[in-house]
Amino acid sequence: MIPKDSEPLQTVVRLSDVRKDFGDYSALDGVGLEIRAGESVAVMGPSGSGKSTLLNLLSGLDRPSAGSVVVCGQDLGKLTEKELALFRRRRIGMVFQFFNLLDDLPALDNVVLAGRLVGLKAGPARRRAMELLDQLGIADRQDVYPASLSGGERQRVAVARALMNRPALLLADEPTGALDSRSGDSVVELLTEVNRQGQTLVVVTHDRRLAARCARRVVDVVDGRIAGEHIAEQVTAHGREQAR
Ligand SMILES: Nc1ncnc2c1ncn2[C@@H]1O[C@H](COP(=O)(O)OP(=O)(O)OP(=O)(O)O)[C@@H](O)[C@H]1O
Repeated sequence: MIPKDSEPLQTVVRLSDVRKDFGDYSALDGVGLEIRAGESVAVMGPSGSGKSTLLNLLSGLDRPSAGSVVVCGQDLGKLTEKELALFRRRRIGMVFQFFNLLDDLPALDNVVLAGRLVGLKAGPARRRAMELLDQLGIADRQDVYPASLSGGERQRVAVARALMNRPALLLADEPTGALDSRSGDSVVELLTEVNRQGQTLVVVTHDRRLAARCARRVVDVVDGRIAGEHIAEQVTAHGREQAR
């Protein structure tokens, strides 16, 4: 549950003076960011500004060249590769533009696998996965292979997989980028609902409307720096409304 306004919110992410170099080029420089439990944050910015680099640091897929990335109190720079991989599986849920499901496993097993990889036994993993597919409205698609699912259904399976281990942080990289507008809308609703239930959410997107619909806070990344941030304007299917 999201703590009430009067309760202190736990910090889930703290980035301090982060730099990320690729050779001589700094993709990020001097980045500081704090995200608290239950927040919804959209990371926006022009192509090449450093959004994916930032997401890769948050997920522990990559390490900073300087500065610190602390997620759930854990300084990711201090973990070994093995520890980092385990941390990622346990604490981070990731949703990608192109779903990244395993084609030779049916929907349910794609979700179950995420639990098995952190040591859950087959029975509990299956029960948890079924519960999620049910909550996400695709229980009847459990035996279907990804190739026979619609784009929207695939993304729902991917969200179920990302939520399997009750992650502290759900990261989504252009989650509607490969979907038609109707499926995209249903995925946005899903992410909004998951966040409403207390899940901390960070979405990287080019799409201002998507940002406005599923995030309360918008962080603008320009030339490898955080250029500013603002409260999202609420946008509905009918247009632009006032700030939330
Ligand atoms: N592995 C890498 N090796 C070298 N340069 C890289 C690498 N990853 C990213 N870069 C560079 O760092 C900069 C930021 O890239 P990044 O992918 O983070 O941008 P982005 O904002 O996510 O862009 P887009 O919106 O197009 O996905 C770019 O100039 C990119 O070419």
